[in-house]
Amino acid sequence: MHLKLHQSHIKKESHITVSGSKSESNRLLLLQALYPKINISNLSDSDDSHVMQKGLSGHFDVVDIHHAGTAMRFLTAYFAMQAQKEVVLTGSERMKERPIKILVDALKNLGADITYMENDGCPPLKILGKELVKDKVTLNAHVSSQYISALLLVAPKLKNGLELTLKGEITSVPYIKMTLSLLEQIGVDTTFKDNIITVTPKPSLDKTIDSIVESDWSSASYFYSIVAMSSMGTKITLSSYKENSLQGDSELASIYQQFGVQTSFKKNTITLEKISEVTLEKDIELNLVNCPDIAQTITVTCLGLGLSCYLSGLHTLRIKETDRLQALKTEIKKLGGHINITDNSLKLHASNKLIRNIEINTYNDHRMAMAFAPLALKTDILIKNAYVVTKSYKAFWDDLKTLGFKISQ
Ligand SMILES: O=C(O)C1=C[C@@H](OP(=O)(O)O)[C@@H](O)[C@H](O)C1
Ligand SMILES: C=C(OP(=O)(O)O)C(=O)O
Repeated sequence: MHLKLHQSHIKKESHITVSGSKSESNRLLLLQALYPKINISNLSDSDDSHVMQKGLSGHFDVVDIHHAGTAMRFLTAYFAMQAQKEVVLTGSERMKERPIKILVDALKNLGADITYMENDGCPPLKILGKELVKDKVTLNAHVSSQYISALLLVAPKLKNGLELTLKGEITSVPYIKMTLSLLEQIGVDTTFKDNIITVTPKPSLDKTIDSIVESDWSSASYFYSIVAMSSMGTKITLSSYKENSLQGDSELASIYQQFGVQTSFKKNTITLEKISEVTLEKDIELNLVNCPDIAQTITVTCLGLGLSCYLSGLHTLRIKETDRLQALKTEIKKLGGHINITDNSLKLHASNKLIRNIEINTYNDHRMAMAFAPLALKTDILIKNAYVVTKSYKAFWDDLKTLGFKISQ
């Protein structure tokens, strides 16, 4: 369904409760399947977490994880070590193009039995679960951190634990650290020094562990963009967040200062407030290798504010839900923006006029829909297949209506 967003002003003050982080949720769901004494609260209600739960339920021989990258990668490692269980792991047409060879090779080196059912290097996979007894493996760390997290999550259940050696520049490091922190929280010993990660075995938990998922910072990014494009004094309070987050996207709090947005942490909330107009002497320059999921949000914020930006560290965007660099370029050009892309960066040139009533294609990518929505503060815009947002943020359009956005079909 397409949604028409009519140019809107939002309320001066609003409060939104955002669902749990899908990254934390999908890690904890896998850990809970391995260690049933884990209780999880504030679990993400995203499609990606639902397919993860369904996959882990053990009720299906063919598991379809649709568009969920984390579910695909994490479940590959999980099923590879479930002795005597055979599972076919598949996904959407796009998932069948998203590479998984680095992870499959690493698991095979540990002794796993995995075969490609269509194209080499991509899902669907046929996985015949086995006990994995080897404990050392080397893999390329530049393509996706999800391969590394997948191995780390199952590592404490391997007989001898695991030692991972990472080759090349490590991408999306905060996601690896999040995985290690969650392992530490349940009492697993880990080390991460230079390019070597170790995980010691932990056959079971002695006591029940209650884990509370922090709300999703990537989802919060759209509110940062909205406040940045709103009038002075506009405030949005979001719950439940904390200052010492495991999520790399919490970098938003410092990044958006340059767009005049101040973040205050109070109890379990953050309040975003527009406190100054943006007066920049030079272009915004950011390396987003640690937080790739907020690249689209930041680019559209700059477009809406008529600012130039140069964003680097974006090589992983090419293999996400869509080729996000290409998608950004196509849609921004339709709006009248000037943008150049390379394989790992983008340059947006400042322009002051947005073309009205443009139809934004979303390419089955939730973040294309959500990143462009804040432009409704500047112009009328139509978001095609708007319900792609449910991949990570079910209530997105309702929450925008709560803020005061005028939305119709
Ligand atoms: O581990 C995770 O939860 C994620 C890791 C990142 O992927 P890459 O490591 O492939 O960049 C990120 O883009 C994705 O949304 C979630
Ligand atoms: C890239 C993303 O997800 P995944 O890789 O898990 O599909 C995302 O949510 O932006």
